[in-house]
Amino acid sequence: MSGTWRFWREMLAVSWRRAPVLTVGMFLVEVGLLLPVVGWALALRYTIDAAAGGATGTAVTAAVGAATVCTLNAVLAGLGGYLRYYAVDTVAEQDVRPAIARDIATLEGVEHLERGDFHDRVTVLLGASWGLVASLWSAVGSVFTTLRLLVSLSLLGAVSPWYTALVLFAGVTLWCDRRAHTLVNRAETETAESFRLQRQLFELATAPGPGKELRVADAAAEIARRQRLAWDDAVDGRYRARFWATLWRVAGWSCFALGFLAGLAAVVRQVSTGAASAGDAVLVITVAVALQQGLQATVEQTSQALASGRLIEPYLWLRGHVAAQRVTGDAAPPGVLTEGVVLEDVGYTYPGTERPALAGISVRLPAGSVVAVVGEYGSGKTTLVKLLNRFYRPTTGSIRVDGVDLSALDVGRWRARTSAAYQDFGRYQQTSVAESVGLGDLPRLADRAAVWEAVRAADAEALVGGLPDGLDTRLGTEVDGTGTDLSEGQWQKVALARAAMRRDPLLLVLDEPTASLDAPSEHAVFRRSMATARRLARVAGTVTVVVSHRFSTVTEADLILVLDQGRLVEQGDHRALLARGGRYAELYRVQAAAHSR
Ligand SMILES: Nc1ncnc2c1ncn2[C@@H]1O[C@H](COP(=O)(O)OP(=O)(O)OP(=O)(O)O)[C@@H](O)[C@H]1O
Repeated sequence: MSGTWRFWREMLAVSWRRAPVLTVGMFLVEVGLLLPVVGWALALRYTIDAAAGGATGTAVTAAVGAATVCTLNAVLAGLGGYLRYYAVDTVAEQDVRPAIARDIATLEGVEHLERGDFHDRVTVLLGASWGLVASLWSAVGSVFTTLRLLVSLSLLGAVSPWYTALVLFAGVTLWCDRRAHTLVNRAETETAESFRLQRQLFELATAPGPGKELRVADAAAEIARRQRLAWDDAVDGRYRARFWATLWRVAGWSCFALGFLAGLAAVVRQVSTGAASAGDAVLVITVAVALQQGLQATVEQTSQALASGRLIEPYLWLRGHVAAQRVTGDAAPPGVLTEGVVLEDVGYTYPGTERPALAGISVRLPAGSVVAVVGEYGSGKTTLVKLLNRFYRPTTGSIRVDGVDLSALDVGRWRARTSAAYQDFGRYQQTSVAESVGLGDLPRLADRAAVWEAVRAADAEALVGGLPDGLDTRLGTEVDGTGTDLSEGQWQKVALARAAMRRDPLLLVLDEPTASLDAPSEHAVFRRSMATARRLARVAGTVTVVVSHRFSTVTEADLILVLDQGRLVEQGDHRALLARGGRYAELYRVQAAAHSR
């Protein structure tokens, strides 16, 4: 809760800076709305008592007063609604939404994209800016509606202290409402996993890639059945909670209704015995009705403010995550790598998992070398290169770049000196080929000569030459169906060209760079990648790390790392590893035999 208070204080400060007039206006309206509660009830009492006493003039004046107060109340309430809308909209659109987008886009790691629970929070936040700012005004509103309640109570108490007992009934109503809220919130948390599961199953059945496979295997109905089960599970939990929540709310309001009826009976009795005037009776009824409405408003505002915890929690999480990631070094990477990258006892365990994806990796990747990482599926190859790219920080051990710990380097400057093509490469929709490649080195986005050089490095000249507008061909059909779509292998070549854009990276990562290519293309791409690696080694002492399943493609590497279940089991060059007759030699021979068949 302290985080929530801090958040509201911060939002108030932002509102004051961004929209001081609207902010002050909101408070003035809230203060102004305290007056009609008293004025309306008192004016009505005078009207009735004066009319009963034959003082027609006083009665008319009081009636005019009552009407004025009533109008003032309506005007202030309407004005408050407009002010709130503009105050929230201004701050949400100009401050909160851009800040969230910036924080998400600049997160250093990739966990928020890979972990389901992180991803959910990010998804919530993308549409949460309005709700976040509105929660501040709900909180302010609940303070003022509580004050209005207190004013109503003190008026009732002035007629008879007994009437203040209505607040007990009001308290029960509030308590029941809170219980109802807790039930609904708990159910939402408990069913979040089923919701995630059904969404993933839905995406599995509808995404083009898996969708094709499912149809060929005739498994779409089975996936639909599982999605339905997960959906029913989630929805059942939530509906059950909503049913019980409704019962709690009905019980709460019934309790208040009983108290209200008892109060009415008491005031009728007081009037009949002469202990109170008819005006007092009208005052009690008016204020009791206002009390009920005030209570409803308080419950609503408080509920809205508290329900916004659903948005505030991910917001605070994002801020914390960004702040933790910014606790990073500010050292500059070297201009040219001279020693290389040294891993010392490096281990990494993915958050939420038990088994380390990597453990005890100690190795030196010499400056200017081509290092191949080989191993079977799931042996930790991609995790290793992600650590080098600093998407994650090692759970144990350290990585040093020319003697400086990777975490001591300024992450932005380190990234500016790395290039990478990953196996799940990006397909940038609605960009031209030139942009799609040029994005690999933003400052040279419009440098056609540099783009062509990168295209050549990826053996993609024939691909680009065959496109309708060459480098200016718009790619991708996913947005509006007008671009040119590429095959998997062609998209991969574009990604490889993008990775070849930087002039002097210290680290070049090629994660399964030819997974989508046919054998002749694979050979050509490897030849050109090796040429690029050697050229970069001369320019910047670049370490090129190539991840591959296929052992035959990496025989030219200076150093081959063999991973097995997250451990580095062998290292050396191709000859040395063959001569050793260990795991590499065995897997190399198995693959060679399979390919020669
Ligand atoms: N985002 C993730 N969250 C949790 N576990 C993960 C994640 N990514 C990978 N893993 C696990 O870490 C281990 C190593 O995965 P990694 O992708 O590094 O292997 P790999 O050798 O590159 O596999 P492949 O050859 O199939 O690409 C695997 O057991 C995998 O299940």
